[in-house]
Amino acid sequence: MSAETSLRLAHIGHAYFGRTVLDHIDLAIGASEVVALVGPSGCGKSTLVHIAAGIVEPLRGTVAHGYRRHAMVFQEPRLLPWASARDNIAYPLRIAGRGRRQRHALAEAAAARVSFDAVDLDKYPVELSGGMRQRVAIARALVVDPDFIFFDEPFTALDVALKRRMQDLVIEASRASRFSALFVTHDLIEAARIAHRIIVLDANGDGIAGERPLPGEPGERDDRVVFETVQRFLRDDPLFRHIHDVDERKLA
Ligand SMILES: Nc1ncnc2c1ncn2[C@@H]1O[C@H](COP(=O)(O)OP(=O)(O)OP(=O)(O)O)[C@@H](O)[C@H]1O
Repeated sequence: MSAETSLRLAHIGHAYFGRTVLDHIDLAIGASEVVALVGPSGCGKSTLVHIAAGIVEPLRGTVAHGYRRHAMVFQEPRLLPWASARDNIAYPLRIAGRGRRQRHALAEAAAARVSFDAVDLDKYPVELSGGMRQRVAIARALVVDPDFIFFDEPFTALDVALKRRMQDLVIEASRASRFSALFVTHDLIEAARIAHRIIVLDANGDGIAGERPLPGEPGERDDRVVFETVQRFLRDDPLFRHIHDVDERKLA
């Protein structure tokens, strides 16, 4: 794998209880590239992220990565309820055996990067709002200095204004740290703000239906460009025709 490739999925296929949910997936993500993954509900986006991150063993195909260290951010922040925000952020460092003083210093620096107020670091998850909890989750991802981050619909549960602020945090962090990312979202505006490229999964699990590059760099596109790009996708581009089709029977 070339030094420029951060993640490569080749011929990935997967099934649950004999039912195929993904097949023929080939995808390469470059160094410092942010790829948004979209597709109708239930088409296998989370499964693909879990396979790419090594959490689920695929039935077919191979996963190769050139990154050193990855982190994950999920839709639910998945914080330890008995630990303070500081200890939640520092948790991966504790697992890695880092000393207390260093853990705390790095956790405080990571909290500052996501504008999490230092006065709230001693609070427990139950005392934090949904947005603050998700900031803690992002800080916990950043604290290990990852060069790849998997995001699985991290902002779906947040209101519109908060979502936008969180997207800005991710854009800023990715520009500063130059990590690569695979970012699952239902929201094309979010994809068009955050990513370099949008990948659309086939609605019936048969590979990648297509992909589209996005103009310029994330963080440099103004709202008009983002809005017009998404409008064009939805109005004129057959690739995006099915992404909001949901057949709940298939999800059971
Ligand atoms: N652990 C599991 N066991 C059995 N079936 C599963 C499991 N995880 C997912 N599925 C099924 O596999 C299909 C794909 O699920 P997955 O969560 O990967 O899709 P998704 O595109 O991320 O969905 P959504 O957009 O609704 O989050 C769905 O039909 C789901 O019910």
